[in-house]
Amino acid sequence: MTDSILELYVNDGLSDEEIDQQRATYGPLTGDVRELIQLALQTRVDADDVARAREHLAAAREILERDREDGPYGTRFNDSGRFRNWGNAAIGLRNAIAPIGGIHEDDDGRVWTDIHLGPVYEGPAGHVHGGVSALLLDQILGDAARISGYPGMTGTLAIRYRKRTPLGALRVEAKLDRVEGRKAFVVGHIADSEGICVEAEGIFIAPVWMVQQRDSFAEIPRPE
Ligand SMILES: CCCCC/C=C\C/C=C\C/C=C\C/C=C\CCCC(=O)SCCNC(=O)CCNC(=O)[C@H](O)C(C)(C)COP(=O)(O)OP(=O)(O)OC[C@H]1O[C@@H](n2cnc3c(N)ncnc32)[C@H](O)[C@@H]1OP(=O)(O)O
Repeated sequence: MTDSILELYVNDGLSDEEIDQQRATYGPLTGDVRELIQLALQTRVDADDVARAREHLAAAREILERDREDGPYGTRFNDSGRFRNWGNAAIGLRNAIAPIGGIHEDDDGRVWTDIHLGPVYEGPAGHVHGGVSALLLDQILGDAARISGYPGMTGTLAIRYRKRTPLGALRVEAKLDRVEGRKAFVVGHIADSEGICVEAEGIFIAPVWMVQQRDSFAEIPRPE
């Protein structure tokens, strides 16, 4: 298990300019696909128009498939220490289903993000799917652990859904609470404009192999 994660930490030798170029090329593609996901849910055009749109999509797929990779994106880095986890389901730049655009860190160690969840994240009518809330909290709590210097795998994520979480504008935030050995305890929540909807406590555990790997990295990776 150890190797299968580390094998996907790959130095792909890109220059910073090439990374910036990729960001500029593929980021907008992800944005277009994200809009398409919502359009697939919301369009009311008739069958003929859907058929015509699908022909265009097939043509786009044919172009994009001409040169593609297989398998997971993993975590890639370059010699100047820029890390990319662009496939990450919660925050990956190239992942159209990832709801988080970016995270902020405050001086006191608080990590937060403001997001807008559209209708494709629906669970109970008009509200956020509980599993999506868990996805957001897993990511932001995990980021808080990592940014505080204690990266780890999610061991336990305890979630309390205090009130329904509406689709729309939300803030997700987290902060390291304490550390016990290899375990980092992190607390956080999701709030709408009226207050906290979901609370979470996460225990992020650095496996022994990760602790050993720390020495081979100049600093704890900060994926962009
Ligand atoms: C510095 C980094 C530089 C290195 C970079 C290289 C690689 C970096 C790799 C990863 C980057 C970092 C983060 C990962 C990225 C994204 C994560 C996103 C979040 C996720 O999506 S991640 C997926 C879901 N996650 C899993 O897929 C975990 C599957 N699982 C396991 O990989 C193991 O299960 C593990 C590691 C959890 C524990 O394994 P282990 O062998 O280390 O644990 P062990 O038995 O030794 O226990 C030690 C102490 O933790 C307690 N303990 C044990 N298990 C517990 C649990 N579940 N909850 C609460 N406490 C637990 C014991 O009670 C004991 O406590 P005490 O010391 O007090 O007795």
